[in-house]
Amino acid sequence: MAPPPDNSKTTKLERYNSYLRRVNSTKLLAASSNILFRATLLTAVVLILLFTLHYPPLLAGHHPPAHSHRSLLSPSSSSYGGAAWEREVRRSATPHRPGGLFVLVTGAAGFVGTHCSLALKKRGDGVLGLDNFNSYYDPSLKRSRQNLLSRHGILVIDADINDSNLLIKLFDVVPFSHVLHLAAQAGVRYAMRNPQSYVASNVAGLVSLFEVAAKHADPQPAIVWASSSSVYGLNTAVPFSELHRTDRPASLYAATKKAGEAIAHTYNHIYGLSITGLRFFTVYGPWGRPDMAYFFFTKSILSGKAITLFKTHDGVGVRRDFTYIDDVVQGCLGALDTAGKSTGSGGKKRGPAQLRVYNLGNKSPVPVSKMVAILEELLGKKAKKNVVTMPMNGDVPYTHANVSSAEKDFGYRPTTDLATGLRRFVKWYVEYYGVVAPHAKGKGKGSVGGKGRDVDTASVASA
Ligand SMILES: O=C(O)[C@H]1O[C@H](OP(=O)(O)OP(=O)(O)OC[C@H]2O[C@@H](n3ccc(=O)[nH]c3=O)[C@H](O)[C@@H]2O)[C@H](O)[C@@H](O)[C@@H]1O
Repeated sequence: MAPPPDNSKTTKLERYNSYLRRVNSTKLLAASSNILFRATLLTAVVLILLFTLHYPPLLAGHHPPAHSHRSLLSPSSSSYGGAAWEREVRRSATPHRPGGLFVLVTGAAGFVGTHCSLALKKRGDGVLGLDNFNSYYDPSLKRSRQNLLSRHGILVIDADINDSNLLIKLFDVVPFSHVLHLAAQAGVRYAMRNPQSYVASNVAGLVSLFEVAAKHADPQPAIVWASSSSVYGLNTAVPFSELHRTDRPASLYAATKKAGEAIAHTYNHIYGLSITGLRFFTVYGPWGRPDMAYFFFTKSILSGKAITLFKTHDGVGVRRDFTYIDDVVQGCLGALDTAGKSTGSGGKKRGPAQLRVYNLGNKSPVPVSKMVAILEELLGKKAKKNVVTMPMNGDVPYTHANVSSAEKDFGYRPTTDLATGLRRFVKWYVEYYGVVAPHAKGKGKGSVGGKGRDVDTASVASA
């Protein structure tokens, strides 16, 4: 009989073999994960390199623009440049009169920006516009304004003020004597819905512009920029004077404009930038902002939609010192013309520079209910009104400007009353949107049939 197999030896051998197999496969695994790790590392390095080459501003710590959905679509600063682009920029920015200004207008496709750009160009100054065309309100209106400017030889570059590389490039190409800085996140009540957009435009954007103007621009430009009547906040002394308190803002919008005034002080103090802040009081008129009450009330009245009118807690209707656009343009140009030169260069101050702030209002507050009555008369249609107590939304009950400083220093004299200004607005509105108002008085008596968006510039030419 054959002896039984030595089971213990066979099992040991098998165990040993299986041990060797396990050790080998672990080594193989370790070796392959090592290769995998190195390959991943190499890919990551290549990707970082590619990203650095394509998006230097992002890695350099620049903030994305307020409306990042838009900035993704807009060209990065690296796509600007080239001889043809520089030629276009210079052509637009070069004045056509002896001693004319070289003006960079930020927010040029905005309401006030468009009117000021046209007025400057009309008198022979050079104007280059900048606008980020964000979607806070209908961007197609901004594009129409851009087309209007283009027909008058003004180039508006599609870019954000937070794009410092682009700003540096612009100051390299053109020796701007002045900046009219109107790009901002506007609107008092919207600040509760999108607070960050106010910080991005009105604080970060302002700093971005001041930085480039102070440290890179040679010569440093004089800067005139848009502050707001809202900085008076809970101030109760009337009419509002530049000497009154502005440390109690009622909205984040107002707080960012007040912050802007403090930031202006710093850049003036450290770098010798000449800076003038203009506190606008509820500016209205043709080509206006659809987010403002007079504008969307018009739309609602025409379509039969109800409007909401705010009254104060003691039952009084709110009042505003509505200021017509042509008057504000006169104030902006007056501020530019009397702006002193900046005194620094390359980030160094050489002497004291001008620092100013002015009210640009109309000196005559009007109840919002009166504004609605004028619109009803002009449109030939009654508004459906809901009167409610003003919610806690950042609004203030009234505004009223004392403009004696602006009058003394650059002859600012508002001359347009609300009825006249709204008549010009309604005339523009029905033409631009092609609406037929029942018995509109925008063009004198009788109905006004709008022609649609190809509206002529008559109302703007008066700016
Ligand atoms: O003067 C200023 O500093 C500010 O003027 C306007 O702000 P605001 O005066 O609030 O202008 P609207 O939004 O057009 O409101 C005008 C008036 O209508 C009232 N209103 C507004 C909306 C509404 O639904 N109902 C209503 O009664 C407001 O309380 C306010 O008294 C602009 O929107 C701001 O960008 C600007 O900085």
